[in-house]
Amino acid sequence: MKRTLIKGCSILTMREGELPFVGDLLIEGERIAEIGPAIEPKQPVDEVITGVGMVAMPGLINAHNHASMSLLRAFSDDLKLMDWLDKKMLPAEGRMTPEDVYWGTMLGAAEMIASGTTSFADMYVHMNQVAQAVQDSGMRASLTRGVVFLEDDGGKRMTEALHLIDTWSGAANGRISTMLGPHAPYTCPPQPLSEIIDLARSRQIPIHIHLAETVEEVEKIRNRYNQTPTQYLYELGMFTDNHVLLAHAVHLSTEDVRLLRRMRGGVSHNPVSNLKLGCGIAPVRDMLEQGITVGLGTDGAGSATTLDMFAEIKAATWLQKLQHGDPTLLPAEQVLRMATIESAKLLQIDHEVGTLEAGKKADLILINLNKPHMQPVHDLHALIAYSATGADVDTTIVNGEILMKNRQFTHISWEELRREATMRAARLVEGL
Ligand SMILES: N[C@@H](CCSC[C@H]1O[C@@H](n2cnc3c(=O)[nH]cnc32)[C@H](O)[C@@H]1O)C(=O)O
Ligand SMILES: [Zn+2]
Repeated sequence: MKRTLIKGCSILTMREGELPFVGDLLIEGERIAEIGPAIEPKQPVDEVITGVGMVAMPGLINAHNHASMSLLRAFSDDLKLMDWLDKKMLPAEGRMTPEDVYWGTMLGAAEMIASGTTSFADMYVHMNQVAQAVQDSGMRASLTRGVVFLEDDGGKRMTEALHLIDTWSGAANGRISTMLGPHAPYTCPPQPLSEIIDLARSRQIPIHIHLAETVEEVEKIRNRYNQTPTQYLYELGMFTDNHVLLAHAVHLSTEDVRLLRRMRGGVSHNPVSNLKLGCGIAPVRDMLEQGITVGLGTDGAGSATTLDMFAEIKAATWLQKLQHGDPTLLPAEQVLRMATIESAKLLQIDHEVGTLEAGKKADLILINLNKPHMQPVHDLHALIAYSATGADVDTTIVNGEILMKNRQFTHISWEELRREATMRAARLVEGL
């Protein structure tokens, strides 16, 4: 078993109310063996990392992504969501081969590792290749095959969704978990959606779905069913005993928020994507007041452009402060918890990761403070939440494996990845 000792760093455990302290961190195999002011290992260690001038904190957890859409980064911007999706994304995605999805996911994984994200929730197609990329990149992920019911596909999408769950749950040394992914209220009619909900309940499979992202969606569902999107899911029984990961939840009425009050799971708030697509501001304060778990995600780079979770951290807290004219909302420590342990709850991995504690899996990052914008050091939570960016992450560790050190990838060959991504991306968008 490999032993790694990180010495002399400032440690943010992200356990509620715990103050930062300077100390050491011992990793044994996949797990954190010890955290403390000065560790004297009883057995020899294989590697010592000098953490002086660094902050150690839990790896960030991106609760909503379509990693392979990184191939479509900065290809189609400044459009309305439905135009962007129908005219640009879906045609380009229609050309994606399984190999494209593999390399697109690797590109997303590389960006996430380089910006301090250690786990993500993904909804996409060609999920064998997404899972393979998760395995090869060393990341942790909760995967789902997005299922839409726009034309009769003879059950192909559902078959693939179940294949993913049956084949990949627990794979890659337990780094891969799975969910069922009905895409959104507007792409899933009542009959097949209620079948998915019942299946999820009977097999205890969590659900990952987009909800109430735009005003257009609310109008569409109102016209079809005379309900809000949230009521639509609620009436079909989605929140009865199922663990549900809701992406966006921007347009919720007061009554909608109340309906979600006792839900298992919670909401991935994706503020950068919502800002950029002009969708609106999710009622984060109100959801938190009702005890709903809110984590943070980016959505795909096709819309968000970047998978840097530090951008989401800032946008999330700024938007609540602005919307309510109250700078005390979502203070630094709370928004950092949303990006770590609260997101972990949404992926049902909070017993293993999301805080730094002895016995948990070693998913952590080291952030370099030796930079002008990271000095001086007063309040570490505020410094990380309000000044750090993904580029300040020096070292990324998942499941005890170092995936990036001194900003150099250890598992990913960047030259090969860049070549593959460039070539494939050009083909996907040609003529669109
Ligand atoms: N289109 C696939 C199934 C869905 S996978 C997940 C889908 O979500 C789409 N997507 C990405 N971001 C968003 C968003 O913000 N809202 C709605 N859909 C999105 C993405 O383009 C992808 O098509 C099929 O036909 O089988
Ligand atoms: Zn999405």
